[in-house]
Amino acid sequence: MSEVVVERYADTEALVAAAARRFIAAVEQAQAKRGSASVVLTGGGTGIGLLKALREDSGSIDWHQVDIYWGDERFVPAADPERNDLQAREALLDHIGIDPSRVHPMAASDGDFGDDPEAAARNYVDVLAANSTDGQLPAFDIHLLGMGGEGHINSLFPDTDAVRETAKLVVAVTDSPKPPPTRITLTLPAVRRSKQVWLIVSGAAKADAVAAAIGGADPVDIPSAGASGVEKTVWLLDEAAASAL
Ligand SMILES: O=C1O[C@H](COP(=O)(O)O)[C@@H](O)[C@H](O)[C@H]1O
Repeated sequence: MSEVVVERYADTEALVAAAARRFIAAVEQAQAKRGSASVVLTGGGTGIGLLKALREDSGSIDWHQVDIYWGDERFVPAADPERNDLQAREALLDHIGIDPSRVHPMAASDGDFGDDPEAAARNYVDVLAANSTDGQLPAFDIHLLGMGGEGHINSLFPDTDAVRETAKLVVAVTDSPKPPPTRITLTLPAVRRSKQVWLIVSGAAKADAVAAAIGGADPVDIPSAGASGVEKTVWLLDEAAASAL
């Protein structure tokens, strides 16, 4: 059974600073144990805020020994500012001398698979398998997640085929209720294979979904309710997001 941790911070700034300290400690620990760490990034306000904080101070993390994946991506051209990958590069990855071969973005709509999100999703299945020891998924140490006001995580929105997926590890989404409509996302079965899953959530608009998820809602209704790590599930909240607990 995954340990569930809920931590509350005064505001978004304190939340992101705490998430950065936790991230540094977890990556340093993984590197001390195994020589490297494997991390799944998320887009959105707190996810990118965390990367900006790490750009300021990333402790003793050896960025040459970190593998980077994404939990979801907006399927738009590579130079589109909506890309989670581009935002992560600007916030952190372009500034830390990371080995490009250890950064594993999902394809863009003007990339190798053209404007075919299904082919791009299948390719990410192959990328994950090629970097795994079990032929399926890398051993993710941390899967970072933001959460939308209706409880979505990655590009898994309420009452959709993607959130109901029980077999595939990566799927294409072509009707996202949040723009842009076309996306690629890891599914709940993939998220749940991570050692630790961290949900980093700020703002009163998310309070009801936070309370529902922690209270055990059906993931089809509140997708974040289905996010758990093998070892640990960590909810990092500001007081506004925690206000309905
Ligand atoms: O569209 C997305 O939204 C979520 C949450 O974003 P936020 O700005 O409300 O925190 C994000 O985690 C996901 O990666 C992204 O594609």
